[in-house]
Amino acid sequence: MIRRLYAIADADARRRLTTYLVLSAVAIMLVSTALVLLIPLIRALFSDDPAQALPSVIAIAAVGLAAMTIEIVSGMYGERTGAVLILRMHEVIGERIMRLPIGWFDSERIGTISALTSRGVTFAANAPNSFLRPVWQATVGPLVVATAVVFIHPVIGATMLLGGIAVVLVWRAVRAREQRFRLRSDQMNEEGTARVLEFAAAQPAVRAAGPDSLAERSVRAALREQRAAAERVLAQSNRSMALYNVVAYAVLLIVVVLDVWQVGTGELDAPTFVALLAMQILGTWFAVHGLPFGEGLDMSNRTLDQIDRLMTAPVLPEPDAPARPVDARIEFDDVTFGYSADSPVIRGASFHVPAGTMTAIVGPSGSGKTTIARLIARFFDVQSGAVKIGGADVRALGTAVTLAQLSVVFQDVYLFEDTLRENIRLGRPDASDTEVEDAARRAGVIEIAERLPQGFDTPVGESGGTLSGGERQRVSIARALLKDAPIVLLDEATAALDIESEALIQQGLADLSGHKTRVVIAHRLQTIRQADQIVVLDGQGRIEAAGSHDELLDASPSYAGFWAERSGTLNWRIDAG
Ligand SMILES: Nc1ncnc2c1ncn2[C@@H]1O[C@H](COP(=O)(O)OP(=O)(O)OP(=O)(O)O)[C@@H](O)[C@H]1O
Repeated sequence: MIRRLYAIADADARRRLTTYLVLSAVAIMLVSTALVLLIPLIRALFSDDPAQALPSVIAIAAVGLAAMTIEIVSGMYGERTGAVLILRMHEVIGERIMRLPIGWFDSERIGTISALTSRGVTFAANAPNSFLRPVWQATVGPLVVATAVVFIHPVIGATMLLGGIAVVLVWRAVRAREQRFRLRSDQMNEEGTARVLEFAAAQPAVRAAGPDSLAERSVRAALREQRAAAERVLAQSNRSMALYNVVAYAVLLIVVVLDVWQVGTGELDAPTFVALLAMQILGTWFAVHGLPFGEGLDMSNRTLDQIDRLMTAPVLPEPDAPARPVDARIEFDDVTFGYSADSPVIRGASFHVPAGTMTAIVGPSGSGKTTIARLIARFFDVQSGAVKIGGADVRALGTAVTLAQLSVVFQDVYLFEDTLRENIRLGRPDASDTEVEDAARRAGVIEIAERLPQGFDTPVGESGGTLSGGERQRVSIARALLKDAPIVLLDEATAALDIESEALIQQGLADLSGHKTRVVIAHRLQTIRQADQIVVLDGQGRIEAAGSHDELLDASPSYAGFWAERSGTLNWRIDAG
């Protein structure tokens, strides 16, 4: 574990960790030495001249005082080292999260990161002070004592050493068994956390679904599993403790019987017997009370495993010298992609979006429209073929250059815990207040600001939840207008918007259009009709047809059917209204 902490730590944390470990080792050696000094002390006390015990008393007091002082200092140092390590781990995790492909983050993994950063990191960073130290004390103390006894009475000393080894072996075996139960329990915890996060985020839908909805049932099932796994761990832990204590005290009993026998045969004098007994009882006490802290070490190791998995999760390769796009055209060149390698969602797709034109992507639900937008934004890399922007493969452009070409207006707009102004400024962090407000005006956000108590300076954070769905999308359009990137990726809202939002969003989008290249996951007939090109997905991952509205009406029976169905529904709605 220490090696793994060193690997994560920076130079400062490494130095602190080394100092802490050295101080702890010295304190433990001193405590063990004080134990060994009991032998001359007790022998002197039982001698004809008990005053001879004075040097031993002074030595024990001096060693004990030194041990206590170093323990206090190392304890304080350990806490500070833990705090430095927590910061460092958060830094390392944060840096990695920034590099992971956006597609990596699903609710399970977010649950893991949440558990890792809230509890796991604190646990692992404090492990040297909280767990490693008692375990060292429990192993080093009895070992030093047994080694000292070898010089006084080799048979008893060797028995103590062998007994100690037996205790450690049993301890390792029960830990390994417990570990399996704990791993399962951790999985259940992560699953439970993910379900609860999902449940909290989906509250509007959950409430609309009424009591005992699928979401509620799935959270309840996950929490039930979590509790059952925790109970299994607890039961196993109790069994392990019992077994381990029985073995430790059995070893003590064997050693004491041996002591008594040796006294009987005259091999051991009474003072040495008393001294050995005291040391053996104290040594057993250290082992019985210290070794169970090994469970904390296991838990910390599991956190470090999770950090390892995060650190080794594949990141998208980034080019050393990113290519530059020559314009804002987009090409899909025989692209195949699936979220898992064996089930492609897009199969051999090829199409071309000339710079400055609009392409609408249409197709049945689940046909891969959003996936196409994600591939353009390089949330994932394709399995074969190439996605190109401005003539260059997005893998050669790298994520940063690719994203710099894009303004993305998707349906789930995230608002950060900050003011309306700063939430718009996210589009271009160096934009002036005037530029932010100009973009806000063009996207119809001024009307929102006027309604809010502190205007643009009103906090509209995620938990504030002060904005409606349509208003959030307007903020997203304002961000895109401010960014002014040459390509716009837009997922048109399917949810019904109020008339004001709808009109303002249309106006904002029209403003966004200008001479930009636009790829729209289109749901509105008006948008589809206006597109220079419509790419029709067939529901099997293939592009069924591509062309203008009029061309497709003639050439693609499924597009003609789709259009007839949609416009029929629209007419029906209008007639019904
Ligand atoms: N993150 C993901 N992990 C695994 N599978 C996914 C993921 N996102 C989408 N899929 C699957 O990929 C397929 C295409 O999904 P996609 O969201 O691209 O379709 P869509 O056409 O945009 O659907 P809709 O119109 O319903 O939004 C679906 O089968 C979906 O279940």
